[in-house]
Amino acid sequence: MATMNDSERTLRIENLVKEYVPGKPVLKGISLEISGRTTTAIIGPSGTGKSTLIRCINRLIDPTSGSISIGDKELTSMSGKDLRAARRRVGMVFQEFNLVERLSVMENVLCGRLGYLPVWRAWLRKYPQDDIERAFNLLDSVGLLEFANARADSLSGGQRQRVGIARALMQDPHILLADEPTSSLDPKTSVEIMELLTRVCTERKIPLLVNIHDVNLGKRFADRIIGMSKGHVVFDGKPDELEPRHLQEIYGGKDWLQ
Ligand SMILES: Nc1ncnc2c1ncn2[C@@H]1O[C@H](COP(=O)(O)OP(=O)(O)OP(=O)(O)O)[C@@H](O)[C@H]1O
Repeated sequence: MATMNDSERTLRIENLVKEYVPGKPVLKGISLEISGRTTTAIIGPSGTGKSTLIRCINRLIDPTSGSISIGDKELTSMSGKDLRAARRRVGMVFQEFNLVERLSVMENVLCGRLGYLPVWRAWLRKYPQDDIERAFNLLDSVGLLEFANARADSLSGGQRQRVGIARALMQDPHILLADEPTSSLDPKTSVEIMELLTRVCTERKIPLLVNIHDVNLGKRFADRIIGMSKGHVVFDGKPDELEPRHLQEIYGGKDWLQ
């Protein structure tokens, strides 16, 4: 039986359509459900709508039609205060890290709490002591405690992404989305970041949904692979079920597979 936490942390997408240009859908009726301690990797060629899907889930962009819910909260119909409250529970890790470069590592992590503070506290960046203690704990768990006071712009790419992950966890998210979190990193650091992401999400029972171009990295770290092509889901299964014929369907052609 699903626990309360599991059901609160279930993402349900039904018949999601996104058109940037009327009549030309980028997402053509996507339906999926993600829950539990799972890492789901979305793969697919450039321009197939992977980022659009992630951005619809956290409402950085508005879907054209369809439904997205997390737990019993239906996000697509929300606006204003309700939407802000729901978005706090959707953590996001970005390809280019999206840190405030001139702020310290600690201040960047604390930014994850901004959505929870009254306006005056957010304005003054006056964080409760509990938040500061949590930020230190998170910095410890991503291996950056000794960098708490360093400026974000003095860090390497891998270190910056660790800050991005700690900041997302500061939100106490019900689900974590990562849009190409390793694309700006070298192969070794990419593996370390995927290890970290899957570890922290598994420990905290947060479902992780990650867009990734590197199919092998996706297969290595995900429990489930979703293959998208031309705005549709064309594969949904376990990594070891993903065969060359599926990759051919997802990416087209076959010469590149040799
Ligand atoms: N803001 C926008 N306005 C208009 N068209 C857009 C916008 N954002 C994306 N698109 C178009 O939507 C399609 C899907 O883009 P999207 O970025 O979601 O693909 P993707 O699969 O994430 O690609 P990549 O792997 O290269 O990041 C593309 O044709 C893109 O040009």
